[in-house]
Amino acid sequence: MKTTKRMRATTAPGEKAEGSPSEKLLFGGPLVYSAKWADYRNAYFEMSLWAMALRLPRLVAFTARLAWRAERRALWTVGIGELVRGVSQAIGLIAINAVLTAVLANGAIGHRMQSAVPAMIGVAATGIVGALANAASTSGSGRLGPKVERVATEMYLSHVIDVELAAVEDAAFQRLMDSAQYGAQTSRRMVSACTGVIGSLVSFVAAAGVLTVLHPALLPLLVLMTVPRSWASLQNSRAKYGSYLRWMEHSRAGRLLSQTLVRTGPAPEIRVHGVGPFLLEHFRQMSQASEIEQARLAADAARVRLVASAFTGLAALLTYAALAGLLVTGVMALSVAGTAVLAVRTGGQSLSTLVLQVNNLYEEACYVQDLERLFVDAKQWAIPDGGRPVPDKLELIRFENVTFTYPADNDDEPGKEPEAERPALTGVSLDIPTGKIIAFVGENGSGKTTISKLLAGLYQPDSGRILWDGVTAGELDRAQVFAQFAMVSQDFHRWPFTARMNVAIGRPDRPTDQRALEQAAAHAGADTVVEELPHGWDTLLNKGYKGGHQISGGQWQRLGIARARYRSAPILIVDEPTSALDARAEQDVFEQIRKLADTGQTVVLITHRLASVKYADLIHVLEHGELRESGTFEELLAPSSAGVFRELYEMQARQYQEAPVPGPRRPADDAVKNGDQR
Ligand SMILES: Nc1ncnc2c1ncn2[C@@H]1O[C@H](COP(=O)(O)OP(=O)(O)OP(=O)(O)O)[C@@H](O)[C@H]1O
Repeated sequence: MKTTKRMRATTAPGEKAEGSPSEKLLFGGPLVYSAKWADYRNAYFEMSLWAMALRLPRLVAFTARLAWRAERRALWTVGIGELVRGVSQAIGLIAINAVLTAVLANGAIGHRMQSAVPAMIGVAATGIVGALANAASTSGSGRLGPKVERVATEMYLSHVIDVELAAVEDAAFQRLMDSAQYGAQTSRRMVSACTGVIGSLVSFVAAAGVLTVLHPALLPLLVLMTVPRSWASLQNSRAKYGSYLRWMEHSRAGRLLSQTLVRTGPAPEIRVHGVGPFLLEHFRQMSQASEIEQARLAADAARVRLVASAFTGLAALLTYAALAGLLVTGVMALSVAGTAVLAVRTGGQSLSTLVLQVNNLYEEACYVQDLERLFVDAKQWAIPDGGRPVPDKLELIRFENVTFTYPADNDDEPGKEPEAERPALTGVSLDIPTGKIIAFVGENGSGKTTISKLLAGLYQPDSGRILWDGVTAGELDRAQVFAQFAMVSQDFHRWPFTARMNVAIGRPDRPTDQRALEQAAAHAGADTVVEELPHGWDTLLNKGYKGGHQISGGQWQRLGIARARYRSAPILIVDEPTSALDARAEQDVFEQIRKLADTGQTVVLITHRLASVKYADLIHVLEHGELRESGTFEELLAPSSAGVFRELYEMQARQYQEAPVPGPRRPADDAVKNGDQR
């Protein structure tokens, strides 16, 4: 990729961007990207000074639009307040000039003071107006900030929840989500930076206008004074953002470590296995690596500022020398020179503030542009709206020669080929008739869950077709497709809410129906779980929060099944539904699943308990992402069948045969049983 203006490499000569050994040990490689990558991303992010200068007005407009959405009145208050403040400052300077002219004129001091009174009143009045305008602007921007952050965060989240699952699993998109989230928070600061820019710009224009009237040569000198500082600030901001980009993954991993140490889930293992000190040590090492980077950035920034200060000093010297020259040669009167000094000071201050605020704006804009970019990228990844309606009275879903590979991480260093992923499914053709129990079996990693995700419309095949009564799934309205499914996935979510919400969230589109909730709970055996909870349905299932309660894995699973039941969708996908259930509960769940089929429900069952698929109408057996065989339980176990299913089934059956229910453990036990008490 061609880059015209390149960001300064943020790696010191000879330094390798490798982070700490900890990340290699824990995460399998350095999480810090090289300067080469940052350069590459630089072009992608359009981080160069010139490109950024061009983009800045657009980003300001973007923030203004956010502010407009958040609260128009506050936006007007801020805009008008800043304008009035600047104008009153300009009038104030003119009034000061009038005061000085009157006071330094010839004549009796009493008369001179008297003629200066109206101008003095002018100075006071502009001061009061300026202060009032400032107060209005401060309160307006204080009101606007949190609202803008809320609007930006809402927009961010609404875009994120609409993207394909593949986007959420994509490393580059994850990183963008991370920085854009920061951008949403930053938009609040962007408002105050924008306010600061408008305010200082108006003040500067006012002072510059007055100065130009006093003598045109003073203006370029004033500007010259602030050029080095502007350059230094922008240089440092770019270095900081470049470093942020390169170290973002590293910071995320550091946060992951610290969060893992305080979360309730891993807490038991952390204690029993003594993982705490181990992770803490690696957290320290990773933090120290980023501290080195911070120190390097600070040293670079100090050097740049020092150079800038030297040039600023020279420019100031030049300005005051010019002023003295004008005074000595009689080109400028003493009263005018007095105002000029004031104007140089005010203008210089305004310009410094302007530079600082533009710098803040620039710095915040780097992150806000990630937010803007997320809005664009999220649209590209968005689950399409509309499409053909799902066929009425659906009879058959057919996979035709379906091949699917999970997307690879496409965010590698430039020039490095992304690692080729192995297809999770290859040329799979199979039928899923509705109103039946269809089971998928096969060894770990054989592609069962992948099929269920393709079936539910979470992914689209790379090649081949999924047909719903002859209509290609990709053409169907995805919202309608999702509405066909209730899912108990292997890693179903344990919602950190109340027991009621854990079931009711299966149908978030309708108010909670307590009767249906209880029926669903009874169906899944979750009714007994709820009965035992200290506050029944209202118990918070989130240990670590006030009133939070912990339930067992099997109890969670029952709630998960109840949730899918409560959703009451036409097709139920259950992926290892009984892995955490006791034998009796497992038996009950399979019995309930069997009964569901009698009501015309389609059940897609994924399980390793091969005996439990005997009620399935059709069993598909997968191996290494390919369909090996299909048939009923009897067909697959027929002596003529020497297939994978029979092999796996025999293996499982043997476990029970090899461990038969033991008889009495000692001869004495027998004697006791028979009443022989000798
Ligand atoms: N989100 C993902 N991203 C990349 N690869 C994945 C993802 N999910 C699964 N895979 C890979 O796809 C292959 C099939 O996985 P899948 O989860 O479909 O297997 P499975 O038959 O359900 O296994 P198990 O019985 O262990 O649940 C595996 O090689 C797995 O590593």
